[in-house]
Amino acid sequence: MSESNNVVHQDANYDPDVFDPEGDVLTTDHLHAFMEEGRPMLNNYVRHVKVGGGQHGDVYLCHRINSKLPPSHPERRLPVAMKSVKRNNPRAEKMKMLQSHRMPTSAHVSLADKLNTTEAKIRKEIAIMKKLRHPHVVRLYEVIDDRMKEKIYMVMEYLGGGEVKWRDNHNNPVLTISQTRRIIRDAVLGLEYLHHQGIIHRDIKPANLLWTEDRRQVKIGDFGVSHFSYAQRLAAAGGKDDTHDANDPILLDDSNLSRRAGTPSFLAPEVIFEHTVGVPGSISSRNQSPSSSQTSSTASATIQPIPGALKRPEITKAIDVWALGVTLYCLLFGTTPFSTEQNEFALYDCICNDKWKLLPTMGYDQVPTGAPGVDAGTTGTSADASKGTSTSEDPAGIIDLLDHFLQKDARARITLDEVKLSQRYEWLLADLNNPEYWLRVTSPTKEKISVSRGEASDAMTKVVFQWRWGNRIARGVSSLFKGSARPTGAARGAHLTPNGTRAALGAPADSLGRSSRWNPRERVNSQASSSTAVLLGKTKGKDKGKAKDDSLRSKTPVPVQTPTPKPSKKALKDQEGQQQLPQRTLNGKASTMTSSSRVASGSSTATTNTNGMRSKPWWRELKYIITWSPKKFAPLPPEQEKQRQPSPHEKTPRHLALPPFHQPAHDPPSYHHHHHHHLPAPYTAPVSLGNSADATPTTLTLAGESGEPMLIMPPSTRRSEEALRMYGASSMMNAADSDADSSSGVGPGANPVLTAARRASSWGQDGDVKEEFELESVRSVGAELNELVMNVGAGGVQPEDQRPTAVGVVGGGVGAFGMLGVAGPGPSTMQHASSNARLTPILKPDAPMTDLERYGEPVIDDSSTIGSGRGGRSSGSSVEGDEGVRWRREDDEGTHEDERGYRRRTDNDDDHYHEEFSDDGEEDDDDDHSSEHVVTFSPRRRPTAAFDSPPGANDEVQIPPLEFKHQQQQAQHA
Ligand SMILES: Nc1ncnc2c1ncn2[C@@H]1O[C@H](COP(=O)(O)OP(=O)(O)OP(=O)(O)O)[C@@H](O)[C@H]1O
Repeated sequence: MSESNNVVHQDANYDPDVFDPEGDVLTTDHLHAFMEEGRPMLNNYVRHVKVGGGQHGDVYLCHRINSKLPPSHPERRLPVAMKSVKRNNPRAEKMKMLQSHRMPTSAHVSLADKLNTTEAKIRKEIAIMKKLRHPHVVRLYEVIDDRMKEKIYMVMEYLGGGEVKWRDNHNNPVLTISQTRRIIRDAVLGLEYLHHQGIIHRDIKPANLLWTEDRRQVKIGDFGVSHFSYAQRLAAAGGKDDTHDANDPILLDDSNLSRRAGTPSFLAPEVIFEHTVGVPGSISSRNQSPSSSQTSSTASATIQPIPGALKRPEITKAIDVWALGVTLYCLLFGTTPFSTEQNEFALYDCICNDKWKLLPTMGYDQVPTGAPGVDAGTTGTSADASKGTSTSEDPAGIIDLLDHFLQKDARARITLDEVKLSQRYEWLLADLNNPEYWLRVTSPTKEKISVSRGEASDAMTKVVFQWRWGNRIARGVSSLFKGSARPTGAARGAHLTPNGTRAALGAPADSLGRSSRWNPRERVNSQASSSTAVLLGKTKGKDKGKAKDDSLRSKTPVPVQTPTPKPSKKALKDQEGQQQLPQRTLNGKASTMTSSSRVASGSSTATTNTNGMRSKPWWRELKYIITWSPKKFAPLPPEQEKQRQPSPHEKTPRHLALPPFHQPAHDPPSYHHHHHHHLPAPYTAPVSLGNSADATPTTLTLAGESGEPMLIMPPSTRRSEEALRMYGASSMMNAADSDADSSSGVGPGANPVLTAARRASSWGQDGDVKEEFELESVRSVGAELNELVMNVGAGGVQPEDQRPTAVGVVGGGVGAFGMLGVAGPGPSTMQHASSNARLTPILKPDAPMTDLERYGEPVIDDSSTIGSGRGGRSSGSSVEGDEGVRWRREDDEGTHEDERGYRRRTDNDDDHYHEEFSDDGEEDDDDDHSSEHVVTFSPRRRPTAAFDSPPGANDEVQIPPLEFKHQQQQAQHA
C-alpha cells in the first residue's frame, strides 16, 4: 500500500496546470497502437484503466508520455482521459437502413441526417470542444483521427474525481451546502463561458460535472448533444465575427436543435412544451382529466399536439440554466425536483405544470428550509444547524435563487449574469474572500468586466419588466404584493409547494396565485421595513420578521466585544481596488458602480444604492470580530480620503491602507506550493499595514466566539494577484479578453491572464495553496487536527460519527491577511471544515469497503441522456441505470475474462478494476455498448500503483521513446 502510495503520489504531483498546452487542439492523422510492457500504447499514450463508458465509446485513463524527458521527470507522464468512439456504429447503420425502407428516400441526405450517424456526432462534439478553453470546461487536447482505423480518439483533460455524486441510495443528499455552492459556482462559470462561445450544452446534470482529482474544481464535460449557434455566438461577441465558424457546416447545422436531447429529469419546460396544460393541443394527460391532474398521466401517448396551435417557445441557452437549477435542486435535496413513479410523459407533465417541491431540509448538513409540516427545531442536526453553529447558510436565499432558476417561462428565468452579479444572490459568492475581484477575473467578456453587481441589478430589473408574456399576470402580482409581506417561514414553504393553481407556462404561482417572480419595487421597499425584507426571502424562516443581517449574524459566531471600527474585508478590498479603479467609492461597502451610484456616492455604509438594493454593512460581513491594537494606520492619499465616507459606526475614523496592488509592502511569506508556516503562539502576529514599506507593523489579536484566541494568518491573500503577475503576459483565453485588461484594472498594463486553472478558480483568489498552509498553522498552535479535517472538502462528507469538531477554517481573508478560526470542541464548533480545507476525495476508506457498503444498491434513476440514443434510452422506456450502465463486480480476487476478452483483476486494496488486454493493443469492442459495461466507480478514477504497473511488475514502467518504438514496430512488420 505504501509502495502504491508512492507512485500515486508521483502521479498526484503533476500540477494540472503544467499540462495546459498553448494553442489549438492537436489533430493527429496517424495512430500507432502497440503493446508496451503489457500495456496498450496508442501513439504516445499509455492506456490504463477504463474510467467510463457511454453509448458510443469508452473513456480510459491514459498517460501521455513525453519521451524527451528523462524517466524520473515529473512531467514525463501526464494523465489524460482518452475517449474512443467508433466511426460507424453498425447498429445505428442497421437502424438507418431500416428507416430508409420506411421513409421516402431522397438523393439529398440532409445534414441533420448525416449528423445522426455516430461519426457525425463525434465530429460535432469535437468541433465544439475544439473551441473551448476554460478552467471549468473539460479541455480537449488532441484528436487522433486515423482514417485507416475504425475509431476516433479524443484526448482530454483527465478529471480524476469522477462525476459529481449527489445522493446516497436513500435519496439523501451527500453534499453540504457549501460544497453545493462551489459546484454550482464552477458550473455557472463554465456555462457562462459556453454560452459566450455560442454553445448550448443541452445536457447539464450532475453526472456531466466532473471533479478534478483533488476535488477542488468541477468542470463541465460531455458535449455529445451540445449545440453551437452562430447567431448566439455573434450576439455574445457583440456582433463581431472573430471566428471562422461560418465555414464549419457541422457547427452551423441548426436542424438538430429542435430535436429533443438531454436527460428527461433535466429537460426545460420549453423543450417539452407540448406537455403544458393549457397549451392548445397539449399532450398533457391533465388536459384530458383535469380532476386528477396531480397524478394521472395515462393515455398521453395517444394525444398528439396540434401543430402550430401555439408557437413552441424558442430553445435558447436558458435550457441550460434550467438544467443547472435542477442540478442545484438535486445537490441540495438528493432527489430531482419533478418526479413521478410513472412514465416519462408523466414526468414531462410534472416539469411543465408542477411547482417544484420544497423539502424540509437541504444539504448533507440538513439545514431547515422552513417547509411546512416540519418542525425544524426538533431534529438533531437541524437544530444544530439552525443554531448557526455548523453553518451560516441562509436557506431563504438559496430557495429564492432556486426558484428563479426553475422559472417555467424561459424569459422569466434568471440569467447567468444575474446569478453572478446580483446582490440578491450573494449566497453563491458568500464564501469568497473578494467577490468583486472574483467577478472581475471570471468575466468572460470585456464588457462584463466593467459591469458591477449594481449595474447588473439594473439589467435584471429591465429583464423583469420586459417580460411580456403574461404581463397581465405580472401586473396583478405586483398589485397583490403592494403593501403586503410575503409569507415567511412555513407559509413561504407553502408557497413553494405544488398546488392547484398553475399558469400555463407562466411563472409559477403560489397558493394565492401570486407569481414567485420578484418585483424590483419590493426590493426598494425592503429597506423600509423588516417585514418587507421577509418578502424578499432575505430572512430565514426561523427568524421571521428579522432582517437578513440579523439572521445572518445569528448564525455566525460573532463575539461582539467591541464596536471598535475596523475595516471589513470589503473595505480593504475596495481600497485595494482603488489602486486600480479610481472610480470606485470608498465607503467600505460592496461597491456599486452604476453610473448613477457613482454620482451619488455619498451614500454611506449600510444604506441603499440607487437600485434600492440594500448593501450589507461591512461589519456584518465579518465572521469574527477583530480586536485591534493598532500602532499606526497609514493615511489614505488625500484625494481618496476626501471621497471616503466614514462609516456611521466609526467613532474615530481610522483608515487602513493596503499595500499597493502589485507591490506588497510587506514581503509575504512564501506561499508557494507546500510551504508551511508555523506561527508563533500566542496568537499574535506582526502584520504590516499601510501603503508604504515603512509602515509600522501592527499587532493584531483575533478573538474567537467566546473570547478564545484566534489565529492570525500571515499575509496570504493576493494569490491571484501574484499569479497575475507571474502569468500576466501570456496569451488570452479568447479574443474578447485580449484587450480587456486596461479597463479591468487588473495588472499593471499586463493581461490578466492566468493559466486556465488559475484564471477563474471559483474558490476565489486564495484557491489552491493556502489550505495546507493554514492547516499547518493550526497544528502549530497545538489544535487537534486529524485526518478528517483534512479530508472534508468540497468533494464529500464525513460519516456522522467522525465529523471533525475541532477546527473550522474561516473562509476569509481580511484584506491582506487571512485568518483561521480555532474554536474549542463542543456543540458550538463547526461541523465541517469550510471550503479552505484541503480537498481530497473523502470516500477513501481506511479499511476496504465493499461497493455495497460504500455505494449501496446501484441507484436507478432517469438521469441518463436521451437524444442521439445516448444512455441507452428510448422515449417512454423504463428507467435505466445512472449512466446507462449496470454494475457488475466479482468479489473474489483473481482474474476473469469477460465477454469482450478482457482480463480483469480485482484487487482488495482498492475497488478498482484492472483491465488488461489479452491480445493486441486494440480492444475488441462490441459495438453494442449499451448492453453491459463493467463497473466504474466514482473514486476508481484515481490512478493507483496497481494500475500503473502491469501485474507482477513493481515499479515504474520504463517506456522507451516513442520514435524508437515505431522503429521497432516497422522492423517487425518488415
Ligand atoms: N475527461 C474525463 N476525465 C475523467 N473521466 C471522464 C472524462 N470524460 C468522461 N469521463 C467519464 O466517462 C464517462 C462517459 O463519458 P462521456 O459522458 O463523455 O461519454 P458519453 O458517450 O457521452 O456518455 P453518456 O452516454 O453518458 O452521455 C463519464 O460519465 C465520465 O464518468
